[in-house]
Amino acid sequence: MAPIIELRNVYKRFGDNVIYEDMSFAVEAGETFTIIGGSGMGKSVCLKLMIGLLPYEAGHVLYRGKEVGEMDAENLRELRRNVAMVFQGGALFDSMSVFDNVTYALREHTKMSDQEMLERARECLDMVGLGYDKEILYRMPASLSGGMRKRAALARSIAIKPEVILYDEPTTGLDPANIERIGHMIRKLQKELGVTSIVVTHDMPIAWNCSNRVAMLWQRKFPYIGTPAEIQANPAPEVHEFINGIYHEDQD
Ligand SMILES: Nc1ncnc2c1ncn2[C@@H]1O[C@H](COP(=O)(O)OP(=O)(O)OP(=O)(O)O)[C@@H](O)[C@H]1O
Repeated sequence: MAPIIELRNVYKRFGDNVIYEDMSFAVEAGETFTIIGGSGMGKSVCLKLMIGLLPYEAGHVLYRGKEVGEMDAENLRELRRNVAMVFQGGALFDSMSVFDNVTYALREHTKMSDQEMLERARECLDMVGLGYDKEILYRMPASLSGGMRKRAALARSIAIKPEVILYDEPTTGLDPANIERIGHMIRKLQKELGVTSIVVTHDMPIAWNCSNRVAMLWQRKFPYIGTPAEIQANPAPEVHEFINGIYHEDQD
């Protein structure tokens, strides 16, 4: 089967800061593919390349075989309807209620009735563990805790039922129960809706428990890609040290 997203021989730099050099990998439809690697190496950049938020100098970034860098405004709109990104900061519109935030894409892209939108919003808020708060739909983002905002932003991303969800550190700042809840949600979306997920995380349990494959970014490429068991058993010192959080004083 053709991959749903493929990056082939990609080169990306910001001035002298070279992020990717001849980097390639492919994500199959329906899999949960997790990207790990040190801070500042380019994991978020990788997600942004996939939805055309950043240009690349050379190589191919393909969504269902179509070159993202060559898409016009209409194609990009369609791409971003199918591939939803959950940003690190959990970007909500501060001037809109949770209901208006969660249903934003539904109003943009569908002809759902108010009642249908209400039902979908409740379903999505339940999925992210905010359904217990009966008033949540009418609250403004400023009145939510950081973790609640993050989960409301997740609800917003899944409301449109995208084909692919890109998660940029979805569990940062959440307590252990909510980390587990997000992991459960990623697995549930895959199992019940066949969603393809690409997850950037520093949370090893999320990587091991949710992923079909894990890819480790190292020296501007993804030389280590495999099942969680394969990555855990990989003898390369950089993999072993990274996944086990081994720190050398001489690295400072
Ligand atoms: N728009 C931009 N302009 C210039 N440099 C950028 C831009 N976006 C990212 N960078 C640089 O690219 C590098 C990779 O950034 P990125 O955010 O992808 O890292 P990351 O691996 O996701 O890190 P972290 O795990 O800390 O979130 C960093 O050096 C960053 O400063």
